[in-house]
Amino acid sequence: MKTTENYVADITIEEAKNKTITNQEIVDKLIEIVGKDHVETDQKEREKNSIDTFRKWQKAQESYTRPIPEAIVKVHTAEEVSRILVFADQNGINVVPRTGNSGIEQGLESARKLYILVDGSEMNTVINIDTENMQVTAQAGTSLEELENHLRKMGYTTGHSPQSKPAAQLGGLVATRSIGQLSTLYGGIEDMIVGLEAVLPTGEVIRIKNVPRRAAGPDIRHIFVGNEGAIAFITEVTVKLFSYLPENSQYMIWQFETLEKGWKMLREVMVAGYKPAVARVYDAGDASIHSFSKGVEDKHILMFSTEGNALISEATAKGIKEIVAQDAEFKEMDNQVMIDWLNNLNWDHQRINEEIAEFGRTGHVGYTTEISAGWSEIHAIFEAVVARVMKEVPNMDGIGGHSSHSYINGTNIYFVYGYQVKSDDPEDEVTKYHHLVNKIIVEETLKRGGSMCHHHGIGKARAPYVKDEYESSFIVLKKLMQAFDPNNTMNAGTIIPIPFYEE
Ligand SMILES: Cc1cc2nc3c(=O)[nH]c(=O)nc-3n(C[C@H](O)[C@H](O)[C@H](O)COP(=O)(O)OP(=O)(O)OC[C@H]3O[C@@H](n4cnc5c(N)ncnc54)[C@H](O)[C@@H]3O)c2cc1C
Repeated sequence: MKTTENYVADITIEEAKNKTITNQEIVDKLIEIVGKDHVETDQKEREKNSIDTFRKWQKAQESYTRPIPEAIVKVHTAEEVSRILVFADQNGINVVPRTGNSGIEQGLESARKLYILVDGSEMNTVINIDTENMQVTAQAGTSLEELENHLRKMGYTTGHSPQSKPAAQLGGLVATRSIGQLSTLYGGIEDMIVGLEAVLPTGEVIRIKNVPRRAAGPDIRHIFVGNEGAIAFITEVTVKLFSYLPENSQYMIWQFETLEKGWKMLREVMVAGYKPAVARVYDAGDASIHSFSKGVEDKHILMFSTEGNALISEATAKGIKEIVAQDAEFKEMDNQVMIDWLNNLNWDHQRINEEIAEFGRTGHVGYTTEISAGWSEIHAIFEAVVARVMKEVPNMDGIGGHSSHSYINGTNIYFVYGYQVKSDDPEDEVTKYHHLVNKIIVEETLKRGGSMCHHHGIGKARAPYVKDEYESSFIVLKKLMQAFDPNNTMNAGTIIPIPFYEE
């Protein structure tokens, strides 16, 4: 390959659909690009990698109903990615990008039969830790946890701390518009990202430079942040750095009786202008299953942490305590309960797999769905969803939720639910239970002006509702995606279902 400009797709969506190519031809071409050692063709491996953890039940049963990739190809450079995407684009092969493999919204399964899984997890070089300009550049397959551990030893942090930190990698974190536990202070990934490199399905490798701010037209970083592999393959990411000062952290936790007061207390703190790191409310049902090991007596939980600069952390903690003290219903607890909870919060692949194995043994499965809405609507959404799910979905073990990310104008709810699967057909778990719960959550949220998706991405799970989410602005999303991916080569059916894309 001389230049990436050589690789420009010259095929229409119709032509791509009508092309026929054999598995052997696909594998041969991939081997030509990346070498034999980086192309996985084993049937069992391909089956196992045909779904993500949206289908925990199928994983537990080892029963796979989705299309199986023609091959799993490990990439190492933007140039390899470019050549693969152009090959796929010109031959009607769907491309599912992957890095950390912790996605949970059907983003890692294919909506087309003919597809390849392009895995960037070996693109894991930390390219530049620039402590003068307070930013770090790393390849898309860099593990967030490994990067964080390294940075913390140097006295820095990215401030990004999703529960999946041990499993997720930079490319996927950017592609899904992820958010971490410390978001009230550091923001979501969209606030952290400075610049990036990505490859378009037509083969161009594009780079968005690293600057403190720009007003040179629209901010095109946001075409790639949250693209869920449906516009481009992200190969490199630059995010901000902050000072890591754990000695200044403070932790505060209360239990209380009236859930509605919990959202109100979060609002008071946000409106007063404080920026805690953690700011959360757990309803009693969720609190009982969410690792609060001691001292939680069937009550709702409110908690905050503060960190960073000593004076700011101290003042923030003092201000929050003054606000909460105004309502005697909130009873302060030993903050060790919160520290223990925090220490047990993160999930690596081993823990994810152990949970799946347990689901397989018991027949009881658990999932989450996250939404956001304004303060005025959040309690009504919670109540309506809980009531409807318990009434309309069969064999529910329960549903609860928590708010984990708050803003001046509203918050999120992370619904946590479980049910017993009573069917031998592995598809039933998705269609009769999981999709039904999602549908109720989406309906009740959209009805009240919220967003059906706070941070996991739309994937394919919530794609059917994308027009309702975007309303009159759907045309902007569709034109944007079609402009960069006219043949719908990139993760077809993710964000926009194939029929909407092509109509
Ligand atoms: C136990 C658990 C806890 C979680 N906690 C959180 C949380 O606190 N906050 C949060 O935001 N999310 C959370 N998630 C969801 C998930 O971890 C995030 O969505 C994460 O950002 C996915 O990153 P990944 O590297 O694993 O991506 P993958 O799972 O590999 O991919 C996810 C999606 O991104 C696309 N993608 C991946 N890599 C690229 C790339 N290089 N270029 C373009 N597209 C790409 C894929 O096609 C797919 O659609 C959690 C998941 C689990 C299982």
